Amino acid sequence: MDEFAFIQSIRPAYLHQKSLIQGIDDDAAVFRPGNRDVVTTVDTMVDGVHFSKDTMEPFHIGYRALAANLSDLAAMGSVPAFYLVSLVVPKDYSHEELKGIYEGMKELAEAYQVDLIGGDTVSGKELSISITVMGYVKIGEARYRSHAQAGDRIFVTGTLGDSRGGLELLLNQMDSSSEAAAYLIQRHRQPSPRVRFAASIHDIDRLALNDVSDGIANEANEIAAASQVDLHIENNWLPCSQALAALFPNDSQEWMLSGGEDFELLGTVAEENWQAVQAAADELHLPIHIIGQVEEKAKEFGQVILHKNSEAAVLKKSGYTHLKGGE
Ligand SMILES: Nc1ncnc2c1ncn2[C@@H]1O[C@H](COP(=O)(O)OP(=O)(O)O)[C@@H](O)[C@H]1O
Ligand SMILES: Cc1ncc(C[n+]2csc(CCOP(=O)(O)OP(=O)(O)O)c2C)c(N)n1
Ligand SMILES: [Mg+2]
Ligand SMILES: [Mg+2]
Ligand SMILES: [Mg+2]
Repeated sequence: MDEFAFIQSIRPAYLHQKSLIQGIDDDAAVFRPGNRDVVTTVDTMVDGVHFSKDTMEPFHIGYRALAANLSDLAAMGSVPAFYLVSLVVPKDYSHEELKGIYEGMKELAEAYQVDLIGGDTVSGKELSISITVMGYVKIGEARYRSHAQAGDRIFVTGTLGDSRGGLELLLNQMDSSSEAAAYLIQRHRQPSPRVRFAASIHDIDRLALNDVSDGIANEANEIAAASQVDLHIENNWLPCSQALAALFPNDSQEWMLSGGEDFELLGTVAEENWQAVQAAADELHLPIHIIGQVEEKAKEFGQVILHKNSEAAVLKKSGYTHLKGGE
């Protein structure tokens, strides 16, 4: 199957979004947003960096790639509408495998009613998938990292560190027959972007949100820097799943802070609005926990302070970083 036959094979049979005017088949897609702000972002996954033959089937690669992008839209308070997929495909990659990637994306696309409206296909050395997503948010209502204020409660959805636990099980080919192991692997391969939760709290005036891709040690620092406040986090309040605590008791602490790829939402909200946030999460049966409090910055820049058994220490960025060292 050549490039053109392949593109025909992945054309969606039907579309969800009424604002779409032209999707796949011309030089570019066209959509008419109406009276809304458009939010857009792109994230890439590369063989050997974000996945390997040991960690993911093609289905999971597609699913996880779209999940990571939808998670960024959720972190902006945006409801997703469209995605474009750019693929670098190695020569030995079969059509069956490519189909698997698109099936993974389709499962999530159906769940969130997002339409595939374009992309690009080239051959190359390593499998690489870049997805661009676009979503809508009411004018002026996007959720910025810079919106945290002193006095806010800090919260996080779901549990932290599970994805790192799943990765460890897969990379070391550890016994994955237990329910706990299967859970962690599922969390790694098929993370749940918190799109519905973010949408359901749209009427709260002000929230800062950031999604957890690199680990909250990174994401909390991004909020602290952007908002110029200190984030005080209580170590013992960090949410750990039973599965992670049972299988990796010695590593769970570090992985909750810097394991990354959990795609949960880290947020801050005024104290008087916390109950509404909690109620929205409860409605969706989504666990949510307060993990600390925002305070005025103690220095000339915002930082994260981790409190542990009555001791406090500055929590530096410690999650995943792609370009290390050097100038
Ligand atoms: N190569 C690049 N060119 C332009 N902008 C970039 C590039 N890489 C990252 N960015 C931008 O830098 C910001 C931080 O990116 P990133 O840390 O990847 O965010 P996230 O963790 O939410 O995916 C985003 O606004 C992103 O769009
Ligand atoms: C085979 C393999 N090795 C290591 C990892 C761990 N890992 C790779 S990228 C990453 C961080 C998240 O990816 P990034 O590209 O930084 O996402 P973004 O912050 O842009 O959303 C982590 C924890 C993995 N997922 N798979
Ligand atoms: Mg990114
Ligand atoms: Mg993000
Ligand atoms: Mg990153």
